[in-house]
Amino acid sequence: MNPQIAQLFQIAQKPSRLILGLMSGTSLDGLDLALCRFTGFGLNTQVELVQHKTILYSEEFKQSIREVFAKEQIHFPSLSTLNAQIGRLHAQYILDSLQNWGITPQEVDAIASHGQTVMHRPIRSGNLPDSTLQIGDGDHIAHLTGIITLSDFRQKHIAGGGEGAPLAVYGDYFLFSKKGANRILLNIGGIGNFTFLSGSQDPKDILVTDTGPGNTLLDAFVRQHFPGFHYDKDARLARQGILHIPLLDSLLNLPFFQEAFPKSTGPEYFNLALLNQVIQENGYSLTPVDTLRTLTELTAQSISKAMQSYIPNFHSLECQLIVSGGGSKNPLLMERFTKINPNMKVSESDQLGIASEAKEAVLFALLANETLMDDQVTSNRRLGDSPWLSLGKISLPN
Ligand SMILES: Nc1ncnc2c1ncn2[C@@H]1O[C@H](COP(=O)(O)OP(=O)(O)OP(=O)(O)O)[C@@H](O)[C@H]1O
Ligand SMILES: CC(=O)N[C@H]1[C@@H]2OC[C@@H](O2)[C@@H](O)[C@@H]1O[C@H](C)C(=O)O
Repeated sequence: MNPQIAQLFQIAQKPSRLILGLMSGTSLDGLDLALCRFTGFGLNTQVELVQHKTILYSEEFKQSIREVFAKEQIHFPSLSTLNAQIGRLHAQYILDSLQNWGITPQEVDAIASHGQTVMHRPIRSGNLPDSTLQIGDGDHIAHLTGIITLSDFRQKHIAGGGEGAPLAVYGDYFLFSKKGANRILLNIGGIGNFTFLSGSQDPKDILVTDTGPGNTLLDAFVRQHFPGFHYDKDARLARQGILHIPLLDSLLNLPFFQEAFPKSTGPEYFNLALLNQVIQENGYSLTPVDTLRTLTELTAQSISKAMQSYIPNFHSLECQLIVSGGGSKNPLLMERFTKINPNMKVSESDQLGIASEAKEAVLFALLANETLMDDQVTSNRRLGDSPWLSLGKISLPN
């Protein structure tokens, strides 16, 4: 037998596993790493976040990703190069981080790598399949680190009838559901998404969906109109602006917001070309800070509206809201969100024991743990509308 297959078998029999989760999100800021120790799986999962950090990408590297990111036309050879380059860079970040933490690669049972999304393409009409593409190939990571690597977690979600996103539901349900407590886990990254966990803990009652833009339009607009700025830190720019209600209404009327839940989206749809089109078609004229104020409101309102229309009895529901992602650090956004939803008790995901900035990297480590451990997997299980399968492909180091 290939000794690496025997090693996989041994890992799955260990009482606990050390798994390194990796996530690089749509904000393209860098790579989040979360070293996690797992015992159990499914609703019995226990996770200890042993170490975590974010390694920021250089401006030059961000630019090379932007050239292929969410674009209709790209230089195809660059995409091929980046698939290897991102895998190799992430492998180097892993080796550097393990060294800093005083941990040898032999101590790590598996790596769980999300990769970099470059295209997310849900198709809600016609005969084409939904598709999504994450690059940064797992074979490079496995071979360069010597650690078994699971990657490409979204493809089987689509094969099983999902849209490839959001995947947060698995981590949210296994780690944060609590009998008797209704909880919403809201992540405001490039795109907003939430998981609703009913106090019944019945998988059928789970709801999960993207809500629309989180920070993606805000960040892109800041980069274009305020040279030298990468995002609207502490909403200092948006606070100087005035809300433009007609633009807000036009944006809230976009087709994505009329589509049925659950749904997923990305910067392929919510981008500056769309914003400019809406502004021009309607002949609006507004200053950059007014636009930022309005985009901040769009995020707050689109998240609120999605919750109100998707979660049954939302207005009368006793519910705790746990928020994560970079958008939770935007004070104006959170101020507006709590004003619109005065009934919500808002807390940060840190209060449930996982640092907010590490939550998505922990999610992928958890998905790898499930794939290695889940002994009940069948083709027809679901968490809400999400297929509940073994996600991720396994790369052996040699
Ligand atoms: N102090 C702050 N004030 C305003 N905005 C902030 C602040 N801190 C972070 N952000 C926002 O959060 C963004 C980074 O968010 P995050 O790290 O969640 O992105 P991501 O991981 O790429 O997201 P995704 O969930 O799409 O993968 C920044 O680009 C910025 O828009
Ligand atoms: C295709 C893709 O990469 N989607 C991301 C993105 O970032 C936030 C939102 O859009 C979410 O749908 C998803 O990531 C998280 C981790 C998820 O799948 O739950």
